[in-house]
Amino acid sequence: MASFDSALEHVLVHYRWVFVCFFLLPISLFYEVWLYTRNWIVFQLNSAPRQHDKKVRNVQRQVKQWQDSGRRTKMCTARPGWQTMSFRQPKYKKTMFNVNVNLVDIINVDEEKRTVLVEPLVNMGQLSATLTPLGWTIPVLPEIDDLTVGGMVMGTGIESSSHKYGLFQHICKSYELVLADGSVVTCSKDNNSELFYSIPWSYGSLGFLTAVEIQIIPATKYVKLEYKPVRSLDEAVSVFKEETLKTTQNQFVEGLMFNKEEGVIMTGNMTELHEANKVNEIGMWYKPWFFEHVRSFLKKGKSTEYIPLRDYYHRHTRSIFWEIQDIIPFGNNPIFRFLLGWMMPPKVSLLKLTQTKAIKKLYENNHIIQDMLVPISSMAESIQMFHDAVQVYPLWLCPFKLNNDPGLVHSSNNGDEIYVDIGVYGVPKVPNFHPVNTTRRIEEYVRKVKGFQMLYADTYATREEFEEMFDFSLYKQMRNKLNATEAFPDMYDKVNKHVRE
Ligand SMILES: Cc1cc2nc3c(=O)[nH]c(=O)nc-3n(C[C@H](O)[C@H](O)[C@H](O)COP(=O)(O)OP(=O)(O)OC[C@H]3O[C@@H](n4cnc5c(N)ncnc54)[C@H](O)[C@@H]3O)c2cc1C
Ligand SMILES: NC(=O)C1=CN([C@@H]2O[C@H](COP(=O)(O)OP(=O)(O)OC[C@H]3O[C@@H](n4cnc5c(N)ncnc54)[C@H](OP(=O)(O)O)[C@@H]3O)[C@@H](O)[C@H]2O)C=CC1
Ligand SMILES: CC(C)=CCC[C@@H](C)[C@H]1CC[C@H]2C3=C(CC[C@]12C)[C@@]1(C)CC[C@H](O)C[C@@H]1CC3
Repeated sequence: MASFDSALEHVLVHYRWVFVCFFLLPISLFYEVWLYTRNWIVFQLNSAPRQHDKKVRNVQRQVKQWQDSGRRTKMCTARPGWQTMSFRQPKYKKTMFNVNVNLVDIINVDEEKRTVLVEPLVNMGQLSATLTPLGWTIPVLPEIDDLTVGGMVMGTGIESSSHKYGLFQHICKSYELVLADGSVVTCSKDNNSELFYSIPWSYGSLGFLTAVEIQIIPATKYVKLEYKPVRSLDEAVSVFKEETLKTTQNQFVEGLMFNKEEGVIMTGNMTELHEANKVNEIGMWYKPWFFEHVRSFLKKGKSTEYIPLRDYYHRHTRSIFWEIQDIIPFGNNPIFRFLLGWMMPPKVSLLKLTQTKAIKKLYENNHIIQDMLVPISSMAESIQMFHDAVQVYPLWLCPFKLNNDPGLVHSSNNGDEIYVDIGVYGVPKVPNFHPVNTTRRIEEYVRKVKGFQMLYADTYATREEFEEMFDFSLYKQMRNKLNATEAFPDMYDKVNKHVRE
């Protein structure tokens, strides 16, 4: 029996692709088709607006139940940990009072006001599939289909249009929440503004989000994307900065570094028209993984393409950035793409649910998944620091604008400041990589340059170090005012390494 178990473990670890290709891919596809059909029917029937109030009352009823049961433990959402977009599972879900916030629908598109009202479990794939056929989109649409609006607001969301529009929180007009006392409130810049500004990055520690009103802008058919290869770190940083500052000329800016000296900076704009023979439907199942396609411009040189808008938005979905190459090493082979590519990608949630202990250990000890948000003035030094610490490539570079609104995360001066998200996802190539020590070194550097760590990833900061990184002044005030301290764990207690496994 023991030898059967170890043989099975060996297969699951060293040939994970067998399990993923023959089991997870068909289930993922089936799940996706079912969700798409269900959401399409609900939207066409327009039943979500009628159901919404009932669903909010159900959240209120559960909070009341928590109060009546003596408030023995704190509350969190009942969304299972394996469904969330982070490597870890939250341990607190096992012990806290779980509140079902099953709100999964787009409530209403208001073309006059230019807003869309959505429930928190609506995801990015669902939003782009619903809005683009109507001729609309949201200005910041984070690229992985399964990211939810709730996660984007309570955590954070970023995309290649963020240098123009800011983070996901900056395109939100209002939030509807159920608070610790069971009341429902709506907040915006002009109404309950202190609550409005405290919500982003608060990780569900102030109340349960039940609806979000988000700005919409007109969508076009294509994104005209220019690929500019760069041949040194200095050139990469100077081209990236220059293109980022052209906010009126560039709607999208993104960079991929393939080693410290070579990368491709991409700039894009929405357009209805296209030049002959320059359309590339990168989202089709037989197309190469996007990051490999981008790499090819290092050889081909500067170039322009017209990419269908939705294909552009979800360009990193099919290859889960570049994480899929560790799981299906031959996934970019043309034969695989033609035969099975239409089932890709496996759902991140299912990969997480089915990973064995050994795979988890492998990722813990030989893998890094982190996003650090640093002022653009520190970009070159930060890339060098990541290079020395982990040497993981491709490296994701995404600029964003941060204003000085009150709340947990804002610029360090009085106005707007440009930052860059440096994303590292992969197997470190340095011999002395140590998951805790290396990450702590990186965290220390980020604090020093007044940057921020994205908190879906492992954070090893102590409470004091954490409080140095984020501005807790308004947040703490609101936690006391709303009696959230006894109802919800604070933000640190939802994200630190001890509460995640
Ligand atoms: C077929 C294959 C699949 C891979 N899948 C992944 C993956 O899913 N995620 C990822 O981050 N990296 C994956 N890798 C890359 C792997 O992590 C690196 O090869 C390893 O981290 C290199 O470390 P090392 O040189 O110290 O190797 P080793 O000393 O060989 O390994 C270090 C430790 O990791 C374990 N280990 C090595 N390869 C794997 C593996 N594939 N799965 C589980 N444990 C392993 C070893 O048993 C050992 O305990 C894969 C590699 C191969 C060849
Ligand atoms: N491009 C990008 O911007 C990317 C961002 N990410 C990160 O992924 C995470 C989002 O993942 P996702 O799976 O969507 O979300 P999660 O389920 O991980 O939720 C993130 C946090 O938000 C809280 N939350 C979510 N919905 C509600 C709600 N309705 N009411 C109260 N609290 C809520 C959760 O609380 P609880 O623990 O109680 O459930 C949790 O603490 C974010 O942290 C984001 O920064 C990851 C990849 C890409
Ligand atoms: C663009 C930004 C800001 C972040 C992108 C982060 C993602 C690349 C990671 C978020 C969650 C990660 C997980 C995995 C890969 C990388 C992410 C998608 C796995 C699928 C890797 C394989 C493991 O077995 C499960 C992981 C779950 C989380």
